[in-house]
Amino acid sequence: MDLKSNHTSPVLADAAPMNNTRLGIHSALLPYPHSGSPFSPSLLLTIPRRRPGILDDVRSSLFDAMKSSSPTHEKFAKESSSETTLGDSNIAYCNWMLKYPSALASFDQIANSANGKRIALFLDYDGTLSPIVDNPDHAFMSNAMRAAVSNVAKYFPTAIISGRSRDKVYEFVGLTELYYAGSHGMDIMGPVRPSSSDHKNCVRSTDKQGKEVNLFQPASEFLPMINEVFRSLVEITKDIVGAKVENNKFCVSVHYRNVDEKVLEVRPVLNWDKGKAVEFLLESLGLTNCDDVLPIYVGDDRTDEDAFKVLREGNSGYGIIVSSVPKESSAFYSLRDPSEVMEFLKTLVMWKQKNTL
Ligand SMILES: O=P(O)(O)OC[C@H]1O[C@H](O[C@H]2O[C@H](CO)[C@@H](O)[C@H](O)[C@H]2O)[C@H](O)[C@@H](O)[C@@H]1O
Repeated sequence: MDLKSNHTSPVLADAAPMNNTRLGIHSALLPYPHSGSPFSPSLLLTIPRRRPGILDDVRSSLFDAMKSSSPTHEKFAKESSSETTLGDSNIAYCNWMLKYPSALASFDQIANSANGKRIALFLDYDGTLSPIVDNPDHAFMSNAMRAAVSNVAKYFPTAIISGRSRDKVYEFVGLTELYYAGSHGMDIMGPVRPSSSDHKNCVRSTDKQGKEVNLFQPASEFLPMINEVFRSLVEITKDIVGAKVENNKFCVSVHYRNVDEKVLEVRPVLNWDKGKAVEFLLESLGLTNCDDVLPIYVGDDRTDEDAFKVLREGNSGYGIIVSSVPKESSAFYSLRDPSEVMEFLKTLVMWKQKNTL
């Protein structure tokens, strides 16, 4: 059973005989070409069918699964070394940079657009502020990066928008002066909003420091189901060496980076994503529909594309994609890796300091 058999969205599929349920990804979504079945066998998890219930929800339109991130560096290196030379990949990267110029090399251009405007900064976490590592629990950011983020937040409202749970990403970043959105924007703790534009599921709360904040959790009704999905996935992957299931509160990540590829995410089908989270936070900050605001979003993976699109389509700001390999994106600029992100944050601060003297 293919529940969403179009070629543009990730699917949950039941291609197996009666006793099994298979969770798969359409080959059109894979970064590498696959022949034969539209579903990559290496990406199918075979789930023993239990009572009807949560797995049927997983296969129904309530949940969606997506392969969220780029391939491992090792896999990319292996594949590219067999087909191309290092020189070829450098040429490919340089060509790609013609379309997505370096945000560092093009800093003057960004600064020109930001003149007389207030920058609002949105930062993804994994692969942007911390390097991608094999164990997701060890994706620590460096103290130098923490200092750079803390510094930039002194000058510009800054939010972290991550696929992780909000608590987890806060634990990694540890800076109280930022706003945090976890579960790909489905769990936002932001400033108290102007009361005129309140959303359903948006409540007043207090943060760990006792400061009054707004908490927005548009998928809260899915929480019991997500927890059951998490438990089911832990159970069905327990014998797969290297597989790891991570509970990100409103979504679940199945990591198979150490099995074969990288990570599959299961999350509620909800018209809410990182792009919507950017709009929500801008509105909360009173920065929406203002000609003098320049939002900048820095991120590295597929889920960040929703935010890049919002900025590009609204012609309102810049997406910056963090990637050391060419990939199609709705971003305007690029940065190669987290160390360039840090450089960019420092450059923003220096520019601001120079301009406020
Ligand atoms: O939105 P993000 O902050 O980029 O979070 C997206 C996912 O990031 C994490 O997984 C990725 O980073 C791990 C640590 O480097 C790596 O082991 C994994 O292969 C990557 O996919 C996080 O563990 C996921 O839950 C997030 O959804």
